Amino acid sequence: MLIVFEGIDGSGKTTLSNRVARELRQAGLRVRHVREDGKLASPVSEGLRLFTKNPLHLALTPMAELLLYSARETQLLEEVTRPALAEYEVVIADRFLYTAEVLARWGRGLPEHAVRPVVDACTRGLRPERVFLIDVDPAIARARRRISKLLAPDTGVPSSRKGLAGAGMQTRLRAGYRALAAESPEQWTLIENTDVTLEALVTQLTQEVLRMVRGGEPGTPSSTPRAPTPPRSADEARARFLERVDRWMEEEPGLAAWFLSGLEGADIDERRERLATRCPELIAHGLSGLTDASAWDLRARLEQAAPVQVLGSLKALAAESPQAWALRERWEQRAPEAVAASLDGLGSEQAWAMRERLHGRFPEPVVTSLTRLGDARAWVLRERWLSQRGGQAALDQEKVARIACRSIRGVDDAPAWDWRERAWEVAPDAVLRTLEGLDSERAWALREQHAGRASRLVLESLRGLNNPRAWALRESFGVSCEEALESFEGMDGATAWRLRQALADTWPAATVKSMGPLASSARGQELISRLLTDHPRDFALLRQAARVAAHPGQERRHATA
Ligand SMILES: Nc1ncnc2c1ncn2[C@@H]1O[C@H](COP(=O)(O)OP(=O)(O)OP(=O)(O)O)[C@@H](O)[C@H]1O
Ligand SMILES: Cc1cn([C@H]2C[C@H](O)[C@@H](COP(=O)(O)O)O2)c(=O)[nH]c1=O
Repeated sequence: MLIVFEGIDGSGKTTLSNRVARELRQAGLRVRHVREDGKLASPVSEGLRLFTKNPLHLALTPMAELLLYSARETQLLEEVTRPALAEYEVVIADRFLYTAEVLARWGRGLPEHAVRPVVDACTRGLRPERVFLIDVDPAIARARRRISKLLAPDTGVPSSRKGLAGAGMQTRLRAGYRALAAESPEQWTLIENTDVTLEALVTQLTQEVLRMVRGGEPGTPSSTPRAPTPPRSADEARARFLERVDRWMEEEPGLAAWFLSGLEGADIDERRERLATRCPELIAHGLSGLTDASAWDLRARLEQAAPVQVLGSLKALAAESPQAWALRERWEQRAPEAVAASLDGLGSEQAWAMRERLHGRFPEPVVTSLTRLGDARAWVLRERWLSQRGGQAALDQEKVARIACRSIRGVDDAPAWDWRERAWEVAPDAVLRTLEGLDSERAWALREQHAGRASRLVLESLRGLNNPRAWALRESFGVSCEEALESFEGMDGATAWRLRQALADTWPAATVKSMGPLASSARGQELISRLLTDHPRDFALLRQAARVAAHPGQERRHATA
């Protein structure tokens, strides 16, 4: 019997399929998992996976990508799954050809008639007995993945082509999986994994497979919960958001801590306090960009437990406050790399003096802190670092090229373009990230050439740019890439509002975020109320609406639209 786990990235397929396999073995069944612990059992398939993930292959077309993903699954099917079906009672797969189909059709927009024949030729009639669609709100799946990344020690995970199309890709893929499940309800079971513990799901799925193995009818699929009544205003959204956070507080405190990130108000501070001992790294990380008294107080109390995250939270502070400098000085000896990284983009004498002290022992974090600095002093440090690595030729090494690109982000002079040219051969995605805010002809040419294959990077680089070329790219790619909206956060004017209105129902949360302070204007409030009514299940929207609500301890900001 073939059991497949499908779902978007971070939905829980790997964790659940492994735990269920273990439980079934303990129940006495002979079980083969063809992707045990996340590793595909066929080395050829694993090689194809690495190939498709490699950002060097930025230029892959949708059809070529479909063929490669199909090849990966077909090889696994022929080499491992089919033989295992003859030998084991239960064979478990973490993804199947549905993944290739959903990515091609819903992710890249290829028509069904171009995709289905490819997939059918690969499966040759093999149909899994059951497909468990692990279904999660993409904002929650993303948060869970980012939490585990933040808490895991740096394992040197290579950069990935995944994600270059933008966070909205997961919304499209989720819609695709749900459409396939609706087409074959007798084969697919939708498993809701948003407000449920892993333990409960492992038990439910194990029981379901045992029932099938014993010849029983499949259990009744859990019914989709009714849509909640929509909140009518940002203030009501904030209350709903906090209710949701409170439910996670016990069962999944990491998620509660994560979603409080960057929010202000006494009601938020009180919850941060409650989570600070259990999730110090996540709470410290979430102080990023906050400058109110309670944020500084919490930083001081968390610096022993989570120094790296506390120092990291200083990066987003444009102002060089005395509290930030006191913190850096306290940790300069004990966490020098995190201190160096926290100097990101700072150009004061104090920042240069600290860089000079740290550069000898920690050149990499110092060099990457030179973002947006194009003056002679910055280039002296950069050139010193590069000559220690072997000079310009070292930019042909991916690791060196990636550090170099982080250093020249937002820098538009001739030496920066020389570095970009060399780095392109080994790290094109990193080069596109360096275009942040650049308005030169070379930057526009690169953007326009690569927007189709790396839309997120290109659109993010438009942040703050208000000219016809920037708007043309936003218009062209906004429907498929929500990062278009974030790139004009806080901008007023007819074009900005027209684009917000046009994209609002595709990307509700990003639309609210893009308003920035304009969200509290009459026009902003009206749009938020409408979106809350029409998208009552969208957690990311609820959070953005909660962010702009009036909150205890602060006057509501007013702006005109
Ligand atoms: N119900 C849940 N409660 C708590 N944590 C969860 C839950 N479901 C998933 N997670 C956590 O979410 C993270 C992502 O899960 P997992 O790696 O299994 O997802 P995945 O679908 O296999 O993702 P990918 O396709 O990216 O490999 C893991 O850290 C996992 O422990
Ligand atoms: C390129 C790309 C892929 N994905 C998704 C859809 C793919 O089929 C899976 C493969 O993931 P795995 O970890 O190798 O099993 O990833 C995506 O979400 N975004 C992308 O850009």
